[in-house]
Amino acid sequence: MQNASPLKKTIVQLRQWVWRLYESGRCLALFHGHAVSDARGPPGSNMLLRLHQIDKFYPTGEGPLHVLNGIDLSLEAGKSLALTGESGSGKSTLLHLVAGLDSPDAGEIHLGGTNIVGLNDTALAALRRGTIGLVFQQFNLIPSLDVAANLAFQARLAGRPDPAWLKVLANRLGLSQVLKRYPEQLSAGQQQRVAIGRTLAARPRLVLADEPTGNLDEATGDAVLDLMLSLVAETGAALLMVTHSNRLANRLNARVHLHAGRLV
Ligand SMILES: Nc1ncnc2c1ncn2[C@@H]1O[C@H](COP(=O)(O)OP(=O)(O)OP(=O)(O)O)[C@@H](O)[C@H]1O
Repeated sequence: MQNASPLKKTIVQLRQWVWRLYESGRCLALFHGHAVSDARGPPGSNMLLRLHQIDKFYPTGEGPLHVLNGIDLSLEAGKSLALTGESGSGKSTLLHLVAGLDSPDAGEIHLGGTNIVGLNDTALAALRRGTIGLVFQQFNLIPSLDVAANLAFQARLAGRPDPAWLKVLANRLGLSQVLKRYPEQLSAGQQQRVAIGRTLAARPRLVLADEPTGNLDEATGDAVLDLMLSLVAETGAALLMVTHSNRLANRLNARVHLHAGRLV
């Protein structure tokens, strides 16, 4: 694309963005609407997320693969939990189940007071509106929008635009000086901070992060994680974070390890 015209470049970028949207499919449904109060647990309880006896199989050429086997897990509002495990142990699968992007073969996933397993897509989307925020290793910023618009994107979709909160986030994330820049004009660390800010702007009750600093060097990754942890704590949200790094996992309130389909 080096010699391509600016228009052609924009078209290619737009195509890439549409393709990413298509790939992430139902992900976007998570970013719409309100449902924050729906995510609180039963009265008197601070429990936000509870998994009970989750089983997940994938069909493969060699027969069913039992990826998750009787998983029990719980997470309170305001707490952070690291999920570690060797490659292929099922970390992303577990995260996708919690996000409602896939369903388990057995077990219950309670988000607040509601078991989300078995809900139809409409009910899932209604429950999750604004409740879950996703942060992935790929930043998935919208190339044609500047930083300010990228930051505002999810909060707008969630129906909760809040310019004052956006300003706080931009300051805290060190992005105030680059609000008019486009994603391609940012460093990887800056892009990841925009992705985190965009998610937190919608004030999700539960943040699901899959290797959120995996693309960053150690120092930048540490700084970004620090920020994410303090912002998540300040908003009273819960964080479930997949990581390969023991060092990063130890920074969270608690950690669990997936091995051979079970949590150890
Ligand atoms: N759609 C699928 N069909 C069949 N097998 C799958 C499917 N998705 C994942 N798997 C298999 O399930 C297992 C768990 O995959 P998953 O992506 O959850 O692992 P992970 O712990 O996140 O791995 P990594 O750390 O490498 O990202 C792997 O053996 C993978 O090959």
